[in-house]
Amino acid sequence: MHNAFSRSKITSHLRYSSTPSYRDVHTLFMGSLVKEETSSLMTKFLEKCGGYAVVDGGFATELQRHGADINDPLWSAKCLITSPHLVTKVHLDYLESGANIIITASYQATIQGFVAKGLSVGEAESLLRRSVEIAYEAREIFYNRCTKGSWDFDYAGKASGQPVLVAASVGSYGAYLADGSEYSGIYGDSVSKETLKDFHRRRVQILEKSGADLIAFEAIPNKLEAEAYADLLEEEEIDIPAWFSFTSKDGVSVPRGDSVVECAKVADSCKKVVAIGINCTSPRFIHDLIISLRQVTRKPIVVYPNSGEVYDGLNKKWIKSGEESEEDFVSYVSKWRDEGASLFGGCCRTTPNTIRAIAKVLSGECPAASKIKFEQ
Ligand code: MET
Ligand SMILES: [Zn+2]
Repeated sequence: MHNAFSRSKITSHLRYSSTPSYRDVHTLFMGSLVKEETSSLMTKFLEKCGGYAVVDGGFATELQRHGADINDPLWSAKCLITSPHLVTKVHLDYLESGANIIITASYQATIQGFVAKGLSVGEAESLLRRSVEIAYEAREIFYNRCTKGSWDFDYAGKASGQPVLVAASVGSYGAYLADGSEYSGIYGDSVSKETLKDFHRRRVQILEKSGADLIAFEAIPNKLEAEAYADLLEEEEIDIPAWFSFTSKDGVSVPRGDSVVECAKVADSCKKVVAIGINCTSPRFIHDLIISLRQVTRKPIVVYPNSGEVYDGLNKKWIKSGEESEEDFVSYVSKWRDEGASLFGGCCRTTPNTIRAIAKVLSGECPAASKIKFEQ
């Protein structure tokens, strides 16, 4: 399989199809980007989307809503083994809701994590590739449904011209450890930048060759890991673009305490990085964080906050903080857009309803008054 930026995919589509389908048009568009600098790929994609793109919503928590048991060190990646049909379903639900970018189930899929479960390295690598294939298959199903006109659209005309990218998720070292350090960013002195590079190297190489359109480095909790990712992208000459997305618990710094501005500088200076942003962070911090990011980068800004609830890692539960404003989540989107963000979605505990409402706001159909109810 080839990613949507690769020329060989275009020629193979054209060879087998005399009448250009939506898929061909999409692929031709992406193909025209082949000679562009990696750095402009996201800008071109955003132009094609009308200036703003919709990212999908919470993936693991949506799997859980569909009955998946992800109480496991592999978290959502467990479903790649036990219930891949649910992974497809969640991707499709988000596509149906208007997502332009779907993020794979590989957030907590690591070779080390799979091997710890008794799988071989070969099986672990296959599962990583599979996470991307499943997203591609969901996109194909979605395109076919669009072409056949058999889909129920919430807002006329949008879905039929909906460009879609597949972003291969990479979660942090802390996510693999599953010991809470995902949200503290504290790995201890024995973990150096080289440790992190060694940990992530093979997975990033596999995902590069998996056919994914880009790599989404998500929920980055410290500057060291951002530096490790940037080094890896350069040193391994990874030839698909990436976005770096950080978390924050105070609107100023990442969990480890490094300022978001310092972290964003690392991302900004890496030429493979085509968007910089914030995910899995309370919506109430996003506004200020966008302003901070804008101080140090002109690259597109991606924001996909969580529902505003706080995860209690000890009891494995999402706790309402009392400050989250479910009804206002979507009304923030137009403000975030005014501050300079251009990709919007949701993270943990957000649902296809959230994404549908975001898509409506961005399409100008709904003036931000949607009431979103997060799941209980
Ligand atoms: N893409 C991942 C998900 O939605 C991000 C998790 S953030 C802890 O499951
Ligand atoms: Zn999240």
